[in-house]
Parts: sequence; C-alpha cells; structure tokens
Amino acid sequence: MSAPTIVFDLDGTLVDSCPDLIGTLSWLLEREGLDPIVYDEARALIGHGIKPMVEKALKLKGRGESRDEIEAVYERYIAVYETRLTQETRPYPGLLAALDRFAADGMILAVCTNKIERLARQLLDELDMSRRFAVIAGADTYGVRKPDPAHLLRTIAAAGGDPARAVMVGDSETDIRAAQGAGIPVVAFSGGYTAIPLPDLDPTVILDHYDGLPDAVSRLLTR
Ligand SMILES: O=C(O)COP(=O)(O)O
Ligand SMILES: [Mg+2]
Repeated sequence: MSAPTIVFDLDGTLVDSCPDLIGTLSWLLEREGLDPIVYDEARALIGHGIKPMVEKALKLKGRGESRDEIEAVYERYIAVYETRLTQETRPYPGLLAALDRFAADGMILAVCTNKIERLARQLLDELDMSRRFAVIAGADTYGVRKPDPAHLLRTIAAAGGDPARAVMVGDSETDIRAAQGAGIPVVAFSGGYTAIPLPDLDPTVILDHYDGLPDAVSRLLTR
C-alpha cells in the first residue's frame, strides 16, 4: 500500500501571496492609466491563474476587449511579478510545522496549482520549500487545470500516490471542485481567497488554522 498523499494548492493555501499578487496588479493598473482596484475585490480574482486574474481586472475597468491586449498586459504583469514573488509572500502560520509532521510520518506531499509551473517552483525555491514536495504541478504541466479533476489525479500519479489514500488542501472553488470530481476528501483553509463562501462549496472540512491540519488529515484518511 502506498503512503498517503497530501496535495496542496499554492496561493492562499501554502502561502499568503495576496500582497505580491495584488501589489503587482495595482502597479499594472496604474501603468495602464486605469483606476485602482479595491483590495477585497482583487482578492476574489485569485484562484484561476494569473491570466484570468489580469483579464477580469481589465474587464472590471472597461478594458481587455481583444486577446492581443490581454496577452500584452499579462506579459507586462509577469515581467514585474517574477521579480517580487516573495517580497511579502510567506507561508501561513503553523504550515511548516504541519509539513514537518507529515514528512516524519512518511507521507507524500505534492503541489497542484493554477500558477504556471515555472513561477510556482521559483516562488517555493525562494522560500526554501520546494524540497518538501515530490511533485509541483502547475496549470501548464499537464495541459489541464483545476477545477478539472485530472489536474489533481495526474499530480497524485506523478508523486507515486494512490487517489484512494489522498487528501486535497485548498482555499477556493477550483480546489474543492477538483477534489470532489476526483472523489478525494478536501480540507478548505479559511485563511485564503475565495469568491464563494466556503460552506456553499461543501468541502469535507473547513479549517481556520494549520495547527489543526495533522488531526484533520488523519481523520480523513481513516474514515
Ligand atoms: O494564481 C492563481 O490565481 C491561482 O493559484 P492557486 O491555484 O495556487 O490558488
Ligand atoms: Mg488558491
């Protein structure tokens, strides 16, 4: 029997990346000559990937009619964001201790994010966290992205895990829907960024602090 696999979302789950994601977005809107975006409004745009976030932000400001424009603005976003991935971004309180505990228990850890893989790796490298994960799968790794359950299932397979002994940990709709589609229990972390209230998404468990994650995971694995 393979070891249990815990798959983590990245933004809003492993790391509080909102300050750098939204900081870059605010810089971008100003550069484009557009009005600033309200912080809480911007938070709800995170979760589907950076390009959808940039596109939605442009549309909120009455721009982004053509694909070419969206692509050009997205490129400008990435050029700045990759220089400040971890200016303010940090792992959530209690997370590293929970990851230590899982590693000591021999569990397989993996990341399944809608960030592109290159940026996800660079971000985790800068925080010295990459070495903790057997696999880091981004939106471009397999050509499928959350909420498609195939993104999650392929991540588990690449990590050498078994979907029947796996748990997903995420913060938003894409994570919860991917896990539900894959038939995998999902812990929803309430410290992240969700456009839809978590209870409406019906995750298996809602967790407010990572101190409680090891117990929550062991309950889910033994049910
Ligand atoms: O960058 C995003 O919008 C999404 O990233 P996540 O899947 O790690 O939450
Ligand atoms: Mg997220």
